[in-house]
Amino acid sequence: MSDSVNAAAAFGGGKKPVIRAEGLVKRYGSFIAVDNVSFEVHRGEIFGLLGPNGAGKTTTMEMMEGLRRPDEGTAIVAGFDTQKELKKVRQAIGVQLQSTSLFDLLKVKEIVRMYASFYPSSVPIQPLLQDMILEEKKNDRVKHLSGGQRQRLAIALALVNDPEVIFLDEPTTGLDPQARRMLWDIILKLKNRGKTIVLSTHYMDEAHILCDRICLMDKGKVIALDTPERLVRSLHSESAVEFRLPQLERTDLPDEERRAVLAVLESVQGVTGVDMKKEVYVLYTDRLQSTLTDWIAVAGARGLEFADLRTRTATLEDVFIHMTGRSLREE
Ligand SMILES: Nc1ncnc2c1ncn2[C@@H]1O[C@H](COP(=O)(O)OP(=O)(O)OP(=O)(O)O)[C@@H](O)[C@H]1O
Repeated sequence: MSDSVNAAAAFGGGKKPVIRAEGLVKRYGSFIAVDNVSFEVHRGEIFGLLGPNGAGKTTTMEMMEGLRRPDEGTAIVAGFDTQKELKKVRQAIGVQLQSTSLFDLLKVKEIVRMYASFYPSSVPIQPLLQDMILEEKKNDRVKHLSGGQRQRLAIALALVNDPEVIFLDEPTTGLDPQARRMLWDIILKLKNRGKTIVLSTHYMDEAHILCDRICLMDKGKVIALDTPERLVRSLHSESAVEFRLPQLERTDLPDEERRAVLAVLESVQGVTGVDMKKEVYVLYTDRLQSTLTDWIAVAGARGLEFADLRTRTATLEDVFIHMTGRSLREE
């Protein structure tokens, strides 16, 4: 874990952890996919692993689930060591499988019954299907379900053994907005029932809405860990002012001219940071009104014509860009 990570936020806070990951490392040849990752997950929280593709979220999850052996470090889940007491870990957790690995030809109720038969005890199937809004689909074959219904079925299967801890790996990837929101409601309901949920995602809005705490990952490392609110506050910039400068949108623009513009932007009143993404300039500020007023005056005085000006509140995406210089989203 990097030094910048708030140790108090990563560990303890006085609460009893349900998961304790300590110094997890996973290597593939000389490539380090997960690099000394440590954190605790508290009982009853939704804990998010947020990062771009390839950040190491899935590998970290799989080491906690006991599906992948760490090269170094330990993961204790529900009181059991994933490397020494895997059977007990399996009883205590539910893992949402990627829906592509479901048996397409089985009916919904058949596959749920089959999964239930793997465990010594299981929850009643009818209410489980109702909770996952699949009651009407119970006699349909899996191959006829929509993307959202398949994801809800994958979560139902993760819940058949009434687990204490649920792992959801990118549960809403590829879903339309309505299906995503339906899944968010289901995940929040599970939390309200006292379940501990570990969720990986590369959607910052999803992480912000669902997660009590977020572990921000990049290139196998934890780069920040805190509540969404505190992560955004750590930017010391509540607002972002965005605009384009069409005059400067030339590929042959000399570097010194680009640097000179950035220096001008940094000198605008109240600006705490400047980023540039594609053609869009972003000014971060805690004093939106002074920054806007001064920017308009500075732009006028320097003959800089701006376009598509807009203001917005800062987000987790900004935190990620600020820390890594890159965006969470794939370009
Ligand atoms: N079996 C493997 N052999 C070699 N490299 C691997 C293997 N599994 C994962 N990796 C690499 O490890 C890195 C982390 O992968 P991981 O799947 O954990 O990332 P992720 O954050 O979950 O990303 P995604 O959202 O794409 O799943 C990636 O660069 C990936 O290519």
